Amino acid sequence: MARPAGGVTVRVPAKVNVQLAVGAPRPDGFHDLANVFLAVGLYDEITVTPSDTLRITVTGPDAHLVPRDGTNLAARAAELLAARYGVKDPGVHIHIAKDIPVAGGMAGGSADGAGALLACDALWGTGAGRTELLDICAELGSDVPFSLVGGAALGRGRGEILTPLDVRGVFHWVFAPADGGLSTPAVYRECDRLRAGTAVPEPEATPQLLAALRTGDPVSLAAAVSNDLQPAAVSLRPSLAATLEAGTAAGALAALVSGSGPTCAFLAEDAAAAERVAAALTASGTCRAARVAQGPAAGATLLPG
Ligand SMILES: C[C@](O)(CO)[C@H](O)COP(=O)(O)OP(=O)(O)OC[C@H]1O[C@@H](n2ccc(N)nc2=O)[C@H](O)[C@@H]1O
Ligand SMILES: Nc1ncnc2c1ncn2[C@@H]1O[C@H](COP(=O)(O)OP(=O)(O)OP(=O)(O)O)[C@@H](O)[C@H]1O
Repeated sequence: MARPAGGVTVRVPAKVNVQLAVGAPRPDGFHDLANVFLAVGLYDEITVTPSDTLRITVTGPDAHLVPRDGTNLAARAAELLAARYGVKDPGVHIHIAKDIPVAGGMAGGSADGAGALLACDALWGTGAGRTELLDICAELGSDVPFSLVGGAALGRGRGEILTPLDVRGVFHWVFAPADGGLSTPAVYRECDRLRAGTAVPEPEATPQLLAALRTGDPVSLAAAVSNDLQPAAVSLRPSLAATLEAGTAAGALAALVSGSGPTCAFLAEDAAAAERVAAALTASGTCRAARVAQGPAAGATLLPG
């Protein structure tokens, strides 16, 4: 389906967590993190056009999995912005062209929240500054501020307090979505269950990982990636072990679960190696698909016209 005419369109990237260090559960139910985000070139496009009421349409392979009611993060973003700036006619048609796997650990819903926020700000001329937009993003969810800024960043707190990171060059990734998603709260709960009775250290980003991003060396980055949620995701979805193994056997430098999963992420030496790993993963039958993408990618971006 073509983009609805006469609207404002924003393109927003997916993310992979190259390090996800998870602290002990906090009294509010969240976990303190050292969350090293890298935006990657798989995108949702959000188009907003004026409408009498709030209306959501979705296209793309996973469209049937996306809620069309007020629980959609894009709808919540529009409502929060309208309430905060007293927008008189906040009716809006939000169209989501979805390419990011749903409930896949790649922040697809967060991308749509950040995209709708930026698009509605432009449509309504609310003139919200960067700080106000980031504040609304943090209210929408822990991953949403990063979807707005993109690039690479260290997320502290529950992931919403961002420090941009330097990255040299591009890293070549392969992403293997699974059939069916995983619930983020369920994966955090499983992580707590698996670690019950053990001392959980304060989460810290490792200097080796930050140095690998700065130098742009995929071999160094591969040696440093880690995800504390991976054992929990594999515990809830044991078939992920075979996907990770298939990517490693195909020559990936690193294989890890993306965030809360179940999408698996594979770091490759270069573009040609990424294509080979993707082909081998597809042939292995251990995942629904395999797609190459590069990171870092720009954050939420208004598209011309
Ligand atoms: C797994 C990650 O994707 C890694 O980037 C994020 O930590 C999840 O971020 P998100 O989907 O934006 O999560 P939110 O919508 O803020 O929270 C959903 C649920 O995930 C759990 N949650 C999330 C973030 C965090 N730092 N600790 C948590 O325990 C909580 O149970 C929370 O109720
Ligand atoms: N715009 C949206 N797109 C997809 N899912 C949405 C959206 N808004 C709300 N949701 C709900 O959020 C759930 C999680 O979807 P999402 O694609 O954001 O997961 P995720 O990529 O695993 O997130 P994260 O990596 O931030 O933990 C979905 O199952 C759906 O019910």
